[in-house]
Amino acid sequence: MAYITLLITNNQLLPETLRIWLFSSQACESMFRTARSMSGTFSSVVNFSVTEFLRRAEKLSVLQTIKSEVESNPDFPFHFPSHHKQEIERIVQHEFADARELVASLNITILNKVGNPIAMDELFENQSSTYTYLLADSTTKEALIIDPVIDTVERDAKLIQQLGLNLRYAVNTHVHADHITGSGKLKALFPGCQSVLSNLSGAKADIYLKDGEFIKIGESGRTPLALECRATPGHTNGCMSFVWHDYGAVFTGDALLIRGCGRTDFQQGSADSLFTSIHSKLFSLPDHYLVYPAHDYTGQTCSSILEEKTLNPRLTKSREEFIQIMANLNLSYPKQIDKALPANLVCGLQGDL
Ligand SMILES: N[C@@H](CCC(=O)N[C@@H](CSS)C(=O)NCC(=O)O)C(=O)O
Repeated sequence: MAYITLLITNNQLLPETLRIWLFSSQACESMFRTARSMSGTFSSVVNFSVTEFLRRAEKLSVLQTIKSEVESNPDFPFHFPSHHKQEIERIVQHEFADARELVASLNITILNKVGNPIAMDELFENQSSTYTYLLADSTTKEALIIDPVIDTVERDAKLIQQLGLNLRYAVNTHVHADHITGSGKLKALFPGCQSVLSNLSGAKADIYLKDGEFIKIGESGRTPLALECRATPGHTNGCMSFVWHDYGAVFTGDALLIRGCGRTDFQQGSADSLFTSIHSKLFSLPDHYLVYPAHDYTGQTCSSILEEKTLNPRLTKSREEFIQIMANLNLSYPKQIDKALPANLVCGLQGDL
């Protein structure tokens, strides 16, 4: 595990490598042996390649999908033998969790496909438990920010200035009900910056994005940083998720949360459309894609498509059960809803855009 972590910190493996969940005890044991032999002084596997490791990881991901199918459907015609390897399974899962924490705490340079460094910062706002994401192309220094919060704009602006970035876009995944967006204030601080929302948001913005379009920064560099826009209505009509294919990640806003999802009891919410959005637009992404939500209320920072497909207590249910669950959440209204909703219809600033 330490060896794999080192490979990641040296940019020889992608961070999402650590997100492979090993549910099958046989595959798990063999993975454990391989990792041990690769890292040991007396390693018998001397010609290990990254491609080989990733191929193995891909196989494990398929095995896990089959295993979760077996667990939810007793008639599934494929069964894993069960025996005494659960302890190893537990150890490896535990080690993966530790290594993931370790990697998250390091300042790792991420390389895109042609080797250009790119940067991403996950920033947190305490009052509404909102995650704001700052993405930058290190070659051109162009940046975009996703879901900025008005209360933390100064912090974000300082970081943007310290990194010498040119902020081009302030993007909102939807019209938020629990906090005022920082887009308007950022536009005032960075005159070239434009506000961005879905064309179905019903709010003011400089740029409206449609399902299937791309938003890009760093076009003048060797490879632009591109986000694919996927409409994911359900929490609100105008919810949009942004897929960063080069990095293998998706910013899900309030559509998909870690082991949860956005509520559907106001702002034209619909549990039926949220179920469709998540299954068709998000769970269709590759299993290893990382999930970065707009909120987390329990201290979790990131998940993966595979984890949510198999472990999300709401989304592993049938459509009918999901609708039932969503109708019975009994959540109290967000504390800031009365000031946030009207302000967010005008980019967070009553008055100028
Ligand atoms: N207590 C918070 C609001 C919590 C809340 O309602 N969160 C929303 C997203 S922000 S509109 C949600 O969809 N939650 C889903 C869930 O299952 O918790 C506050 O007062 O701001």
